[in-house]
Amino acid sequence: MSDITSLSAVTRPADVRPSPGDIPRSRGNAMWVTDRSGMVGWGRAASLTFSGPDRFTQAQRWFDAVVASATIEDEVARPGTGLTAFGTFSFADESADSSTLTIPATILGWDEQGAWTTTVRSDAASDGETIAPIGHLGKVQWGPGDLDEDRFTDAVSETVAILAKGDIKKVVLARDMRIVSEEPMDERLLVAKLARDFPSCWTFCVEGMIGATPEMMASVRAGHLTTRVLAGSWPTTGGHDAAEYALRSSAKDIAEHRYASDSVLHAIDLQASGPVRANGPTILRLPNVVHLATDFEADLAPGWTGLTAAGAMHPTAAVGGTPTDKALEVIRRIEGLDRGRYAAPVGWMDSQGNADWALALRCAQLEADPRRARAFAGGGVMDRSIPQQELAETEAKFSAILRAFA
Ligand SMILES: C=C(O[C@H]1C=CC=C(C(=O)O)[C@@H]1O)C(=O)O
Repeated sequence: MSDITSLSAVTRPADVRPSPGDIPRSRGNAMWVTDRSGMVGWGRAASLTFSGPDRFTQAQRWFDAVVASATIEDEVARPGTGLTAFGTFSFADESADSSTLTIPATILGWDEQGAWTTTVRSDAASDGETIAPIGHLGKVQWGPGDLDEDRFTDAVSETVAILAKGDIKKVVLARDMRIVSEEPMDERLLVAKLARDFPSCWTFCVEGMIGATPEMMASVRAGHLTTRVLAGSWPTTGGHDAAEYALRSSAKDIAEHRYASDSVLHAIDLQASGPVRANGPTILRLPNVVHLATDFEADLAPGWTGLTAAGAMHPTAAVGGTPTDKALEVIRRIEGLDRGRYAAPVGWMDSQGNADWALALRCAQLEADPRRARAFAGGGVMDRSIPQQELAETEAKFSAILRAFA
């Protein structure tokens, strides 16, 4: 645990909704934007990293301890006000990337009812800090990462052969791309572009992990959990209607979706205090792909939080496979990437018990070198998958994040 004494958080109503130009820094921000609400934070009042299989419960315990010793004065009392932490977690228990929770020193937030400012502890640099102008990226280039296109299609073929034996039903394989810009990457610019282009998604930036995801693991408001699970995709290169028709009539995608939604339902059944309601599969249309989507909702049983619920679901069969352990072993052996914080929970939680923990998809991790980032995209492989089709699906998924860098 870090050397936190007591924090003092003050939330007051604000007159205007913030814009990216109100954020002083180009890096190290915590941002969360939807079409209806958002928060942008900077500075670190407190922060801690976690690792290993119990990283989610470690993080929850730390946040609970911070809240218990804090003085919170909240004149707004809506989701995201009071003491709020942003987090990003690693996909794998053994990842070299840490999982982190950060309580920003300053948060500007807004929702449909108005705006607010939370100040936890103003670190020296944010007092009267000059706002750095929003920087453009200059020329941007991207190319294959550790698993290039040929190796990805080989990995799909190899996995299809394993799936044909019947013990393993589904494995989600991913590949990575390296992005290099001429000028330093500015989080404010990337977030503004993603939020504009993907208004129906959750746009995030936490510890340089930036993206706009359509998948929600655990959104909690007053103890009520909502989840959106996606699996089964079709690129919209031939138009949305054609993609929707292809997806609705694809037995492979319908079965692939079923494994993912079953894995989430199984987890929520253990977390719910009453009935779990399901709605789906329906079609979710995004600019670059259409997905099969199922929404679940339930009241959380005592003891569960958004973060522990998301942690217990992770990795769902939307990013791992079925059965989970065997699929993860295939991912480790055949894909072989350290996925870092891709395909794992990213989001925020507040001291009132509200939280949004989305699945970090359609995203890139900004690196310590400010001109470099690494993006990931993957797809569910089934026994009847066609390698070139899986590749095309990852291309369509990559386009979401690559467009933000263009
Ligand atoms: C693993 C990813 O997508 C998941 C979420 C939606 C649809 C998926 C699919 O159709 O394969 C994946 O399960 C990704 O975007 O990198």
